[in-house]
Amino acid sequence: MTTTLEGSAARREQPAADSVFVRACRRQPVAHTPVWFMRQAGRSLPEYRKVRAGISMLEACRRPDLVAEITLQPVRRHGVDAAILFSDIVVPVAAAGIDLDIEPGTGPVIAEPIRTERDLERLRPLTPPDVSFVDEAVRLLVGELGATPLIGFAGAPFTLASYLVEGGPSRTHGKTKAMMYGQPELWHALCARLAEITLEFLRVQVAAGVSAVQLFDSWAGALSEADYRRFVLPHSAQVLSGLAEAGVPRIHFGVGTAQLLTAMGEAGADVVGVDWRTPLDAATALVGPERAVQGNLDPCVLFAPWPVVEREVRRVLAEGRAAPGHVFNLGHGVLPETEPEVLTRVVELVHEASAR
Ligand SMILES: Cc1c2[nH]c(c1CCC(=O)O)Cc1[nH]c(c(CCC(=O)O)c1C)Cc1[nH]c(c(CCC(=O)O)c1C)Cc1[nH]c(c(C)c1CCC(=O)O)C2
Repeated sequence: MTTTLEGSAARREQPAADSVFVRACRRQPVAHTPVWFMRQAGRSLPEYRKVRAGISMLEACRRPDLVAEITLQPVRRHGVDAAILFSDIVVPVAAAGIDLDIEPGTGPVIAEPIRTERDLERLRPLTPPDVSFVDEAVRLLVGELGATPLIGFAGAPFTLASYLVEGGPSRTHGKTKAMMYGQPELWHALCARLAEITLEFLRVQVAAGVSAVQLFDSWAGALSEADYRRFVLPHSAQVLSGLAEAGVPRIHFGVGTAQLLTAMGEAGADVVGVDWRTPLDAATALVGPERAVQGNLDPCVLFAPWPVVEREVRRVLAEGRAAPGHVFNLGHGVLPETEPEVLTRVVELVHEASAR
């Protein structure tokens, strides 16, 4: 059984559904460019480190009170135009039966990696009760956030498969690609199952009231366009097209994806996330007039003196004017060493410099 989605008419009556963030995703006119930051909830904030002290990442993700508090922290502090649910891309696969942990400084580590058809049996379909804590957290947050939209998210099949096959983070994705090229049937079976889990996880979030979703295919940039289209796109399209009726904007993001931007848009995105390697005007030419773009300040620019940050923010805004809709963000997540005060200043600058 899949979760039913609320009617899009009822959703459009929520104030968050007419926020600058959602309007920019829909390529509608906005009073200023909206801004939020990938990984805005996390280790750059002292209040986050305080709440997380002595509590593991997975445990924090499973406690709705903590999820709500951590999700709200960057909204209170920075005045960003959207909140992103505090969770992790491996939360649904853990809920679907995979024994894993999220190790500080490393990321997800899988106890027994998936390498064979037999291993695949351990990855069962996800049902809504498996992630009832996410449903509860989203409902709490939607109540607290009012007119500020909440972004739900999930990991895309390729990026999730990479963690499951490698057993942890990988520079080359060697074992993942070995399965993709050498055992294409097993590869497609794994990705099809991950697509089902991901779609169900996002449906739970949409039914609970998120205003948009982001599908993170962080590591898809490791592939050529031809391999992406053959081995990955059909599975990501399964997820994104499964949400078409939900009535919420769908953002699709990866790192190092200059060669994939057209295809990632075609997978079924309303907004294509772009890293700092591709200027937003060039990205716009690749994704076309039917899609908005999100990005793309280099997270490392935030370590430079303020005049440099200001120059780079203004450049990103100027390049973003070529797009039919622009959501300001970094080109990847906030790095833990970032000074929170710089993020707050960036939000103020984006609002001021883009006011129309
Ligand atoms: C690849 C990926 C993961 N997780 C995620 C991705 C896709 C985005 C990306 O490309 O960065 C997504 C993610 N992970 C987290 C969020 C929270 C929402 C947000 O503020 O963006 C989101 C959207 C929290 C987190 N996820 C993680 C942390 C740090 C854990 C901690 O605070 O102890 C947070 C806040 C752990 C994690 N989980 C993962 C990594 C690589 C790490 C970092 C390892 C480390 O450097 O410690 C897997």
